[in-house]
Amino acid sequence: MWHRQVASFGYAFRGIWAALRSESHLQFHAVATVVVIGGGLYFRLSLTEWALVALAVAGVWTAELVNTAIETLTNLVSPDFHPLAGKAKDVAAGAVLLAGFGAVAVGGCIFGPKIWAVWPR
Ligand SMILES: Nc1ncnc2c1ncn2[C@@H]1O[C@H](COP(=O)(O)OP(=O)(O)OP(=O)(O)O)[C@@H](O)[C@H]1O
Repeated sequence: MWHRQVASFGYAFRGIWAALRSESHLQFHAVATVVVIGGGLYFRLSLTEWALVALAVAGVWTAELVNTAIETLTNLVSPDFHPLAGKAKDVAAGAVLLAGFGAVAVGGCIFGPKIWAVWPR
């Protein structure tokens, strides 16, 4: 029982690692995540602000991983051009875009005023 649970975690981390190695978008998100965490520590975010930032970051990573899974599966099932394959990829990319907009909104609301306050004028 526990052995299977641990193995499932292993598969999940292997999937994240495989996507991270092949997808430049995810590598960008990894760098952005480090920058956001650094900014959060610098500006001493409150617990609620950390919670919102964590949700936004997790949302983008989740959307990007699902997008990668759908792209991979689509390439396997439909390597040739097919309108449905294109639709599947476009919809998955739309999910990433929406998650990105949400993250930018959260980041702007939380970090915007803090950066503005220390901006040299
Ligand atoms: N097999 C296909 N059939 C029809 N349209 C496709 C097909 N493959 C890709 N497309 C179209 O080309 C677009 C880009 O596809 P691609 O696989 O290059 O994704 P991508 O978003 O550029 O992925 P990444 O940059 O992460 O590799 C898709 O969103 C879709 O509109």
